Amino acid sequence: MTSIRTVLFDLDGTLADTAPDLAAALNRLLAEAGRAPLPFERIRPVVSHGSPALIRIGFALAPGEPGYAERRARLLEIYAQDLCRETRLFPGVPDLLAALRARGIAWGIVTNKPAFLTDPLVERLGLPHPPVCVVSGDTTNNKKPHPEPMLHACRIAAAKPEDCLYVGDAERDVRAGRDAGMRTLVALFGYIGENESPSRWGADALIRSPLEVLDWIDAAAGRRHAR
Ligand SMILES: O=C(O)COP(=O)(O)O
Ligand SMILES: [Mg+2]
Repeated sequence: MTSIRTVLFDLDGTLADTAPDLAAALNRLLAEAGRAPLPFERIRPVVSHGSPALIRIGFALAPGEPGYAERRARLLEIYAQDLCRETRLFPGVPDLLAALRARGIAWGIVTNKPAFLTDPLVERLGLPHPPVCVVSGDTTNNKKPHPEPMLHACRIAAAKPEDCLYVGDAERDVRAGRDAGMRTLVALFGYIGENESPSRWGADALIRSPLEVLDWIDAAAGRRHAR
């Protein structure tokens, strides 16, 4: 059993509810192309799969297909202009971060979002105190599900993977965390599609609200002391 000293978080769908601003950006792109907007319920479940998923549902284009790169670049350009209009920390996140700090547990961010979007967003989220590390999708050569960004976060935070907990809302988050040697939790309040089965992703537990991270850490420490 481990004692958690650092909690790393995914950004979209875990720390921050970014779906409204990403949906607005996609619908603006669709409008520019003379197409009808997509309903929010259609967009929200794919937000943690990043811009490729948004271009797929908006234009039925996959990476490498003609027009894909232009659409994606324009989507990110539109999104960058207004990336924190409706975006908020999920309810409970400020209290969770404050409670981690009170316990001397560091926290950081590992996201697949590119840094030119992550950095201004993290600035504007109104975090109660800054993270020890912010690793974006283009910070390292590989992004999640590869473990490299997780291990990079460990280096910056001077943490051992076995003392880290990674909280995310996508299967790639669990895979990246596990392959890096971390414990993992799935944020069920994030962007999980109806056809996905998070209980099969191999995470240590599934949580329904941010503050349950504390319960899991306490239970893990209890299990450790009971040994
Ligand atoms: O922008 C993405 O690709 C998804 O971002 P996330 O990894 O913070 O969920
Ligand atoms: Mg996510």
